[in-house]
Amino acid sequence: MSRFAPEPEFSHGQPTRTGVLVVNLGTPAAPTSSAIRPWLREFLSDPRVVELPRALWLPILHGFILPFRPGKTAHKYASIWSKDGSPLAIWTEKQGKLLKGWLGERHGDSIRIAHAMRYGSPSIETGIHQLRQSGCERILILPLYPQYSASTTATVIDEAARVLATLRNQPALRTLRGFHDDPGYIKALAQSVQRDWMTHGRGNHLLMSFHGVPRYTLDKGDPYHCLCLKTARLLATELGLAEGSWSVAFQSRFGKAEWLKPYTSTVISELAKKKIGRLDVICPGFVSDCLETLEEIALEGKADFLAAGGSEYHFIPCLNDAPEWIHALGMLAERELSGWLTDGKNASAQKNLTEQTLLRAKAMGASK
Ligand SMILES: C=CC1=C(C)c2cc3[nH]c(cc4nc(cc5[nH]c(cc1n2)c(C)c5CCC(=O)O)C(CCC(=O)O)=C4C)c(C)c3C=C
Ligand SMILES: [Fe+2]
Ligand SMILES: [Fe+2]
Repeated sequence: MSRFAPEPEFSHGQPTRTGVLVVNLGTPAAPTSSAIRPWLREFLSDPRVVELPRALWLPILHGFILPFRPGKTAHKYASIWSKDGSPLAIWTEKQGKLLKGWLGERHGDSIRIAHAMRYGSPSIETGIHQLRQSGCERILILPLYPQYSASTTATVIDEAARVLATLRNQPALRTLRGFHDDPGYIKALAQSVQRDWMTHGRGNHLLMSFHGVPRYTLDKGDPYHCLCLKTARLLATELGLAEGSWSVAFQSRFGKAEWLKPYTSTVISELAKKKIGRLDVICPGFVSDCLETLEEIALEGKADFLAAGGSEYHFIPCLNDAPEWIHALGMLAERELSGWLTDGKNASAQKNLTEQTLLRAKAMGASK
């Protein structure tokens, strides 16, 4: 939409509606190089993701990465693609629907939920317009990244702010910065591990693998590294894990520069060589299974562990649609929406008050 184009009015006279926009990273539309290329171009052109000077980075991106990488990753995407599409898209949409049910039960129709992707479709712009058109004068942006980082959370907020900059009649905006130490999120993670252990037995070591970021972002003050370590420590404590029976590592390194260490691939080989027995791996930084968990960790990680002499490898799925997680997400949203919501009881109490006032006014009018 062009800057300040004619816009639909908010619904005057209707009760004020509140919208929640659940946002995830995004994923290609199909597991093919022609669908991956435009998505990757949008993703890797974001200066929040690659902070190199544009004059240096854009020729590398267009000359070396976009012509070749989509072809190399297409078969990886194909290996995890389901009949309904990309796992990340499926889980994000489902999480949005479940959150809608959870909030709807407590706050009725006054609250609307939409989901969006930072890169690809449905866009944040579409999500914000959708919420405005259904009468939302207030919008909470809920990025599905537990650990804040400039390359994920901040760029979602930047994009929401860019969309608002095109609107004359802006909704009020709130944002969730992250939830790396939220007790509900930590409990949901612990319960998903315990449930998995009840079904598949328990491994000898738990590796917590987080998505990496370039090392220079830590040096420049990005809190992401510290937040990942805190999540890991809280999860280990919640599970009562003994020192030495768990570790943290960073996956998905991209390019030649140094990223956060230790690298997951290195730790997996080292643990295999130490003959630790069964290795369990969880990715607490991803709330939805995706390429990075299902292919890189569940498939490639297992192959690497076994190739390096390890005996047994087990991947613990992401939170996805776990009820404890949806409850935690609902509580987080409710906390951030504080003061913006009317619950069912409040709404009917308010209606009764209005009716009483009208009756009193009528009675006074009649006595005059
Ligand atoms: C410089 C490159 C990248 C940074 C920085 C980065 C940070 C980052 N990413 C996620 C979450 C996801 N990344 C995913 C895929 C993915 N990530 C990068 C690069 C960087 N990520 C690439 C190039 C890709 C695409 C796949 C590939 O070509 O290897 C995904 C999965 C998407 C899917 O379709 O399933 C997620 C999720 C986080 C959380 C993060 C920083 C904290
Ligand atoms: Fe990534
Ligand atoms: Fe990867």
